[in-house]
Parts: sequence; structure tokens; C-alpha cells
Amino acid sequence: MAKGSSDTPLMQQHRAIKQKYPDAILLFRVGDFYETFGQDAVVASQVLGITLTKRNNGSASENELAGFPHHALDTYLHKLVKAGYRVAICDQLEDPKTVKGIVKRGVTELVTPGVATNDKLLEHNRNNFLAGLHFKDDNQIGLAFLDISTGEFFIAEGDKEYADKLLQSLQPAEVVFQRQYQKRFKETFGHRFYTYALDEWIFDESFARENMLRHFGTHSLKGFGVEEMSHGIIAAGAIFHYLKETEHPNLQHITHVQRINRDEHMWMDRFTIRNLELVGNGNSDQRCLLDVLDNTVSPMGARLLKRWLLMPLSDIGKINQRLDAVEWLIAHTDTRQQVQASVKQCGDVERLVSKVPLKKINPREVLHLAKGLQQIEVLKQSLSQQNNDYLQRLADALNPCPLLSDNIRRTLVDNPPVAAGKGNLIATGVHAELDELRSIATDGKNYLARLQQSEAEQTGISSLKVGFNNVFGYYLEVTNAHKSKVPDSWIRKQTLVNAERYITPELKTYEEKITGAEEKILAIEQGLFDELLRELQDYMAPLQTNGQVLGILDCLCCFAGNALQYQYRKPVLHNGSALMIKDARHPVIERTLAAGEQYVANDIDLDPEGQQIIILTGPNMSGKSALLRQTALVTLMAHMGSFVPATEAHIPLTDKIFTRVGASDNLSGGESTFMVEMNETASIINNLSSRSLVLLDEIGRGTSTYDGISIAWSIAEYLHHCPQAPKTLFATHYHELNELEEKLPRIKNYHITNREVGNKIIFLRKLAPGGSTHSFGIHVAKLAGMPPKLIDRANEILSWLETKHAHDNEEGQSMQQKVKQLQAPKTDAQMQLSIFDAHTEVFTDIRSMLEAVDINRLTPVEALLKLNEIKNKLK
Ligand SMILES: Nc1ncnc2c1ncn2[C@@H]1O[C@H](COP(=O)(O)OP(=O)(O)OP(=O)(O)O)[C@@H](O)[C@H]1O
Repeated sequence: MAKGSSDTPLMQQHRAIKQKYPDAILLFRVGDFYETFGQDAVVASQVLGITLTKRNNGSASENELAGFPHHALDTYLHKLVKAGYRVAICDQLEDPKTVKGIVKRGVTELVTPGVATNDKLLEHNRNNFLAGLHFKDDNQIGLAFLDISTGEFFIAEGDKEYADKLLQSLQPAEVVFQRQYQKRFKETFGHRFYTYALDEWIFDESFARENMLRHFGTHSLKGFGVEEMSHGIIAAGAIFHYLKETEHPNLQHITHVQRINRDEHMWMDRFTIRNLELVGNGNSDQRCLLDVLDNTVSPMGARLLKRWLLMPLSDIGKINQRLDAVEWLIAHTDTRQQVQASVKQCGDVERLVSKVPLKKINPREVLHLAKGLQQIEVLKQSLSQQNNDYLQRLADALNPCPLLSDNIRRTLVDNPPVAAGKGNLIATGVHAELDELRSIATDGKNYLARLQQSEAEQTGISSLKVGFNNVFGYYLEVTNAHKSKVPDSWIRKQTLVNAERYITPELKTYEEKITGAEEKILAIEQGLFDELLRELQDYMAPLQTNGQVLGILDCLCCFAGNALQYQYRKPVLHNGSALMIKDARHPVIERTLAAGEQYVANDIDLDPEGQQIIILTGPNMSGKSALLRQTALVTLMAHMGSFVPATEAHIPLTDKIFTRVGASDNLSGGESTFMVEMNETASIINNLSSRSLVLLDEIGRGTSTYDGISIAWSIAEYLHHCPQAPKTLFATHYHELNELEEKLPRIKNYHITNREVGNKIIFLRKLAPGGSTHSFGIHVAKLAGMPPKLIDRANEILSWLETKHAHDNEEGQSMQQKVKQLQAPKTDAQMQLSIFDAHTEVFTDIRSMLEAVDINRLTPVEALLKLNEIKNKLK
């Protein structure tokens, strides 16, 4: 950008402001436009698709420029922030009409992904958290999460695993932390978050505490239960500082802070959240559990449901409270429908309330809040009479704020406009002067009509008309034919081709009254509206509580509706350790089956004292993964307080669900390495407890067969022998693991049944005791359209390998013995290649090509390409 004293005053002002926000795109208001200059203009033109021009602003060099009309701000702001930019909005702070010289300008808001308050930047069904993180060391991390658009504020503390789980569960839109921890943050939590680094001095306990106490107006933080959480408080302090830095001074809607306790929730780590497909991954084709369960009718409900899903409860009392309420709502259809109708009509109470201190709420939204309060009154009355404790308590917490509601409805007209500044929003009878001015304004207009008539009669000018223009206001117009009848007292103002225009002193007096009245009307209306907003601020806390209660009611009704619609049943949560689910189904797959297809339900029993570990084998595509996942999903749903897709479910209180899927299932995330698989498995082994549920899906398949079997075997052994004895489902293609059943008492083999008809498999999908003998991988290859020659050859090799395996066994080598000779398979690999004549160069090539292939990780298409390569070599 051009610099120097030859800049215009406007550009000098721009440069001074831009210096304060070097890492943000500065939207600089000039007249009716927001302009960007220099590098900002280059970026804005690329991201927004607006024209980039160059102009010489009175300086020696050219300056890039790109702008858009001010009324398009919301649309363009949204695009810039979504593209990952921080955007500083610089407005004119004075009315240009009243200023001589350059208008004062200043940044009124710095918008970043985590501090967005604009409707367009927010998704109604998800929170938009800004997270603050304070690293003390790996075992002491303070966290704070604030959704400025709803006022929800949480504090937590824990080690890095716990911090990771919280970040996964609350999925903040932006994370701020100490500058010198940038590398550590990426190493620990990956690259998935939008981050911003802050100076170290901000992360100071007394500074943070002071900030919090000043904000809440309290002497200590004891009332919030967070007094002792120094690291969490420091993280919260960083958030407050960041809000100040981004010009967000109006935070009266943050009325309290809540602590998140580690042991109050059942935890899932990021792999489990992903493997169980709980929330969408941005791939709209794939349905996730949240899609199926979310039949809420309000934004508060939708946001809360997501939190319930990612942070299920671990307190039986609280879970049963939800389950009983859901059961009650199922039995009382009328009340449920009435609750849902009321919740729906209330709108997004949380976000509307948060707009009050920001002065972003419009008259129509204020009236909406008041109408919501009427619904809350109805809800409160209806629920407090019902015989369900939890619903009654929720009803008690609702506050219809009658004074506020009455006042709003009395003050505003029935259908107020969206914009506050244009008048017509205050009802008649609210303000005497306003009513009088309004009658002057309307009467004034009537007067002009009467004046036209009487003057016409007095002067005999039948063509007389009263008109108005911006140059000299109201006038009397007389056609040339009647010009001679005009009295001397009239003052001529304009001569037209066919007519003359005059003003009279009387006309001007009335004109002043009318226009003065209109200006005054606008000012009084604005004043009254501001007063309403001030009154609303006093009700911030009860209004927010209403929003939260409405969210809970919405979720409970949603669970009741789901139970009825999808035939879910009430689970029994218990403090024991045995898990028993009868006729369990996968809630997502059963919703996506083609018409006429029926989901095959299965029973699952796991018990640390009996059947602790199930080794599950079965053909490819038979439903092993589905069975594992449905067991986890039923357990999870029960901990949310939802009914479950089963006919009966006895669920032990579970502290953690772990799932690991063999590496090649995760190719897309660039995390396909065996190392990742092993890291993940190691984290299970190191974090499990006797209350954990462990699901292992084809663990070990990311490496050579013998390595894989050995590792899978020893993991199963470890889980069996470890004192925590976690309930485990282990799906595998390694049939060798079936030998474990004979050796270890709490390991049981199961398989998923199928029937072979001719050379076809029919999947019966029923779980049955005992292992299965082979995988039908070659059959799947055939289904995928591999050439018959290739399939025949694969069958030949398979039977050769099976004979060889049987022969080895005859020689008395059990699998366990083989596992002990871990390295042997590497040299043994030669046997697989004796099928080729290795004397020619071509075959040596093919041999090394095949040696390099890992069949376990080869997709059908890759196999075809390899085959094509081999064929070409033979040519
Ligand atoms: N119980 C069931 N009832 C009906 N359809 C099912 C059932 N279980 C699984 N399916 C269907 O079969 C498909 C394959 O299931 P799944 O992925 O669980 O197989 P798998 O045995 O784990 O296969 P692979 O070993 O190849 O990973 C599912 O996507 C689903 O459409």
C-alpha cells in the first residue's frame, strides 16, 4: 500500500487504524460503502468475488481497492469469516452531515469465528464456542468455553486427554491460548481447530480473577463453584481479554459460569466420536446418530441434544430422571404435543436474549420474546400440575416474567417492523406526547387537504393543488389559466410551463409542525424502545434460564417422539457390571435400509465375570462392525437418558467407551499408518477401567498377517488378564484368535451367520456362538467385479495356503506357539512366491511387486490396477 505524507487524510486515517489490527481484514466505511485497501483488497476480491481496482489516492504509487455496499455487510462478512479471516469493521463514528473535514472512524467490532454474533455466521443447531486454554503442563490444562451468542459459559481443568475430550465434545469455533504453546497445541490436539495465540502476560491468575469478579460483580467465584479452579479461571480470563480486544464490551448476557466435572459424564475420545459416527463429518451423504435422533423443534433443543450426545451422563439418578420424564411424556401425548407446540413458538430465546446487550435485537424480535413468555406461562401452568417430579421442577424453574411481558406487549404495536429507527413500533396510548405528535402529523396532513379546499373556494381557483417537493417543501400550484386570481400575499417560488407554484406563511407554519413532529416521533419511539431494552437487561438471568429449560423440555419430548416412532424401549441402568441387550439394532443403519429390507436384531451379553470378551468373526460385509457399533450406541443412548433401539436393555453404568478400528478403515484422514492404530490402542490400554466398554474392530490389520495376529492375540490376552477386566467386543478376520476361547475362560467366540447357496453367500446377520472358519474375502472380490481369472487364481492360492496351514498344525504347532515366533513369517514369505518360476527377469520383477503388496489393505480397484501392471509386464 502507498505510504507517506502525500496520502490523502482518508488514507492516513485508514493506515493509523489498520496498524492496530494488522492481522485482520479492515472493512473501512466510506459513505455508503465498506472499502478495503492494499493487501486486504486483494484478499477481499478473491474471497468475495468483488472487483479489484487500482487507484492513485493522491500519492505517488497506486493502491488496490475493493469495496461493497454497506447493506451487503452481513453476506460478505460471513464469507470472509468462513474463509478463516478475522475481520475488523471500521465505522463512521459521526454523522458526515454534521462534520466539516474528515469523519471520525473507529473499529466497532472485530469478528472472528469464535466471537460471531451475527445470525448469518451462526448455525441455529450448534453452539459457537470460543475456547480459552491455559497450559500449565500436560497434566494441568485449564479450559473455558464461552458461546457469546447464547451466553453459555463453562470452566474445566484436567490433563491433556481430558482437554482433548472436551475440545472434541464442545467443538469450539476458535481456541485462544499462550503464544509459546503453539507447537504443543498442534502436537496435542491436531490441526482441526481455528486458533489464535495471545501474549503470556494475559494468562495471569490475579488478572483473570479480577476480570471475572468485575464482570459478575461478585466478591469471589465461590457461588459458581469454580473458586479453586485456578487454571480454568486463567483460561476464562483470557477469553474476557480476547472479547475486549475484539471490541465486545456488552456482555451482560453472560450471567454465570458453570463448572464441568470430569466424573459427571461418560467420556468418549475423538477416535470413538468419529468411529461411532455420532455427529456429521461434513459429508452430507452419510447420516450420523445426531441426524437420526435430532427431532427437536427449537434451536435450544437442537444445540442441547448435541451436547447431551457428546457428553452423556454418568449419574444414574440424573439419567433415570430423564428416562422417567420421557416415559411420562410418551404416556401423555396431549401434554407432549402441547409442550412441543409452546417450545416451538418461543423461538431461539437464548440467542434473542444475547442480542439485547449488544443492541442487535429488533422490535419484532422483542415482541417475539414477549409472546414466548406467554407460552412459558401456559407451559408452567400445565407442567406444574403433572405427576412427574422432574417435569414439575422444570416448570418451577420457568419464569414467565409477567411484568416484562405485559410491558412489551403494551408498548409495541401488534406487528412491529424489523428496523427500530424507522418508527411505527410503539403502540398508541403508551406516551401522551407521542400520541399528540402523531395526531399533529396526521391532522397536519388533513389540514393541508382542508386548506386546499378552502383556498380554492376563497380564490375561485378550481385547479388549486397542494404539493410537496424537497426544495421548498409544501406549495400551492395554480395553472396558468387561473394565475390572475392569485392573492398578493402568496409568494411565488417556481414557474413551470403550465403552472406557477406559491407558498404562504400559513402553509409554512403547518409544514414546520408536521416535519418537526415526524422527527420528534422517531426520537420518542427510539427512546421508548431503548427503555424496553434496558428493562429487558434486568431480566437477563430468568430469560436465559427459560431458554435452558425449554431446551431440556424439547430434548425430552424429542426422545419420547423417537421412542414412539422408532420403537425404542426404556433401558435399565444399573451399578453392576453385566451388559445385556435383547434384540439390539443399529439406530442409524436401520433408518437407511432400502425399502423392504429389515434390520436383523441381535442379543448381546457381556459380563466381566463370565463372557468378558467376545471374539467376533464372520464374512466380510456380514455385519460385524454394525454389531460392535450398535452395542456402543445403545450404551451411549441409555446414558443420554434416551430410550434405545432394543426390546430390552440392562446397561451397566459405563465411564468410557473406547473404539478402535483397524488402520485401513481410516485412510481418509491421512491417518492410515499402523503406528496410529497402535497409538490409539495403547491409549485404550492405559486409560481403561472396570466400567469401560471396549470395541476393537480388526485391530492389527494394518501390518503383515503374522504381526497382526500376534498383536491382536496379545491385546486380547492383556484385556482378559488385566484387573479391570473391561467388557470387550473384538471383531476380527483372524480366525486364529478363535483358539483363545479354549485357553482363556472369559473369552467366547461368536460369529455372524450366513448361508452359502451355490457359490453365493446370503447374509443372515444373526449372531451365533462359535467362530467362523473363513472370511469370504474372495467372494467379496468377486462381487466387486474382479475378473474370473484372478478370482480362480486367488481360490487356488487360498486352498494351497490352507493346506499348508493344516500341515503346520499337524506338526503340532498351535497358533500360540507361532505367535511366540514373531519374526518367522518374514522369511516364510518365500513360500508364497514359489508359485512363480523365478528364473526369468520378468518374474523376478513381478515377484518383488507382489511382495510389496499388502493384500489386507488393497482396494478392489488397486488390485485391478496391479493386475494390469503385471499383465503389461508379461507382454
Ligand atoms: N443386522 C443387520 N441387519 C441388516 N443389515 C445389516 C445388519 N448388519 C449390517 N448390515 C448391513 O451390512 C453392511 C455391512 O456391515 P458391516 O460393515 O458391519 O460388515 P462387516 O462384517 O464389519 O464387514 P467387513 O468385515 O468387510 O468390515 C452394513 O453397512 C449394513 O448395510
